[in-house]
Amino acid sequence: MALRGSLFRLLKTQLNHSCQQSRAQSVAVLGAPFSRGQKRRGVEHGPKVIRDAGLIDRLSALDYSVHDFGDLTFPKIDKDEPYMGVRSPRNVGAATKKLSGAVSRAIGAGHTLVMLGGDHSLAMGSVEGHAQQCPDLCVIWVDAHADLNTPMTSPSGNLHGQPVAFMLKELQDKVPDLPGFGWMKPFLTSRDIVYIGLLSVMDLVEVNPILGATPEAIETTASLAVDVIASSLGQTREGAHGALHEIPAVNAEDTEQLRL
Ligand SMILES: NC(=[NH2+])NCCC[C@H](N)C(=O)O
Repeated sequence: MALRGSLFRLLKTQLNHSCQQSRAQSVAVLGAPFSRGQKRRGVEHGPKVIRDAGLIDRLSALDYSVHDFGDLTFPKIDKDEPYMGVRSPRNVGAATKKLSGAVSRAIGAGHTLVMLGGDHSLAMGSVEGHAQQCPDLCVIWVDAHADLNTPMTSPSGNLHGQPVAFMLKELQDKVPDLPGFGWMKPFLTSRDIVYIGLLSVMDLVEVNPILGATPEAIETTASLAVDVIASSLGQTREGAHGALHEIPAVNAEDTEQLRL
């Protein structure tokens, strides 16, 4: 028993050591053209449009050795009735199982992996496959949704709103056995995940005009606050990568007009 415990600890330490080694030189790209975790078709075209937009060249230009593993194929399972209100459980279960294996192999081979979806139900496969190789994995979930619904709480029955619930050990008792999901056991604790982007409230505090040395300094700070709020709510702008000679010449006092 003690020997088994030590062996397990040694294996875990070695796996984590290989997870922490620098993978930065080798990036694997894997497409997952799958959309049955929700109702709207279209996200299955994501991998193609992202590659067509130049992803591989851009990564290669950053001096990575890029290995494009192409797209996984997900044969449609025709007989896939909803189960407890959950749509397409067998298709999602089979797709995420396949993705998990592919991710685990790529990570095991030493690559950093970029998975192109596809809908967010795929995270069950990608995170699980990663965790197979890196048992102490932590997850940063950047999303407007927590995707933490269980089949019982889901308002939509869509599995793209539920992947985190299937990952968390704490929710094991709340997630029923779905057809197609026999392969997956929870592997993450809630301490191992942080969310960025759920943010229905934003505090912008301690802008103090009394501290501004000049009216311009006050204006600059206030307008920065407006920029931060607007950017958080979706404002984008092109920045200064257009032709610099198109920018009118300005004198020093006008520099502020050039805040790009
Ligand atoms: N990854 C996403 N787009 N998630 C949306 C989830 C929406 C909603 N909370 C649901 O459970 O259906």
